[in-house]
Amino acid sequence: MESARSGGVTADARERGVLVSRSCEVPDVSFRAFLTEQAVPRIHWSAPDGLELVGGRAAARLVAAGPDRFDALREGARSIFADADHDGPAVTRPRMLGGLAFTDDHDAAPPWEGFPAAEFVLPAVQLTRATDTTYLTVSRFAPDADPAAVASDLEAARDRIADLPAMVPSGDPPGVHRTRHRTDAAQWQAQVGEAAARIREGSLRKVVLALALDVDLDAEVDVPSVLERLRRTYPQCYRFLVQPTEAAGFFGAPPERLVRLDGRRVEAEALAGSVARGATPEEDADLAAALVGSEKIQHEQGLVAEAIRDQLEPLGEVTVGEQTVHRLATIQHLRTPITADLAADEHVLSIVEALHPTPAVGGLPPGEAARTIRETETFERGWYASPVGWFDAEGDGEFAVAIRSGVAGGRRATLFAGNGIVGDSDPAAEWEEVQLKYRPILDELERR
Ligand SMILES: C=C(O[C@H]1C=CC=C(C(=O)O)[C@@H]1O)C(=O)O
Repeated sequence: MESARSGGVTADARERGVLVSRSCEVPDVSFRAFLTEQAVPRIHWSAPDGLELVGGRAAARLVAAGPDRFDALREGARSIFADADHDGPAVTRPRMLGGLAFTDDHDAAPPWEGFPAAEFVLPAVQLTRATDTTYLTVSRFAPDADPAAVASDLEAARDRIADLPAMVPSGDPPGVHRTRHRTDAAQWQAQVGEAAARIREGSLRKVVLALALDVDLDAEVDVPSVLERLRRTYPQCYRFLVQPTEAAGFFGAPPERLVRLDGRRVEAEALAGSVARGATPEEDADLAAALVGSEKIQHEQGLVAEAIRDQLEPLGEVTVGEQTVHRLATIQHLRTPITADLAADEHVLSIVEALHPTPAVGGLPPGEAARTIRETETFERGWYASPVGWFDAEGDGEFAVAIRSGVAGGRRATLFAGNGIVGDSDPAAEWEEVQLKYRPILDELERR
């Protein structure tokens, strides 16, 4: 088909829709106050490097399900970004934000109503904060998207946010009325025992078994405030919110990067193996030394690093960096950085597809681990432990692994936590360890 150009936009793109996006610098404003004013879908992404994005409403939305969900997303992204017209600093370039469910046959059963098997949104209105500067962006994707109209929408949006406060207090936690384990301690420990036995038999090498905790709250939860408090306690972590409907939002403070792609440079990591923080510096150091010195935990970590390296190796030159102890407020992990220089251009979604789920949240071999998880866990993982993040028109992007997370709305929340199980896992010790992974979110819901 001949693509006649009119105003920099091809005729066929005009029939489909064309993306027009305008950005300007604005005085700093409370991202929480902004987010609260937005209609759904609402989205929040913060990375430890300081990039922070919040957006409301969808100028464009990509939804996909089934085994071809990554193909559908890449194809949809191509058509949204074709002939995109953006005016503003590079950091405000159009990005699709969202993520995927853990499995492609995701069932949107409670508490996951409204969450598709994959969803990415290009916010109609967005704030971006990077290197202490705040920007406002307005985007429209429509066959008749008109740059002049978008520029005037940007002016109107700028006037509206001028009335918002620069800061709002992060508020009090809602308070926890009651918690209920979906799987009780005895039942989960039996599951761990069976998985460990299966591993010793040889068909399985590692599996991550998860738990869900239902929480009744004393008051309605304000998720953006929870995220704000998490920023203070877990500054080294990502923070995200994906809220497709008013009913509930999926949010968390994951310490784990799945992947960052910038041009042909891939940054990934193996994060696995956990121990508590100590009450004193000495105890803390002893616990870290026990983590590093544990053969079982090194094996668990090694499997994750090996799997990530094996997935990246066909794509380029891989470097496995030095292992460190990653210390967070309530837990410490083993962490190995893994980088790759790609031989050819790739879309970050293709790298996500290759890596997810890593054995830090799935297991090895992947098919056998998936079968074990399906046969063992009695709740829907939904988007827990799945890739959440963003990608742009170039196919660059960054994704975290959505752990230390929960889905919440009104006076209810469901939190998730999982542990890597290997052949010599002790079920009682695994139970104690997995409880630590609820702490980041639970602490911010509980009244002190
Ligand atoms: C699956 C989770 O953590 C993973 C990441 C770090 C350490 C892990 C572990 O020690 O088992 C898990 O692999 C979770 O937090 O729900």
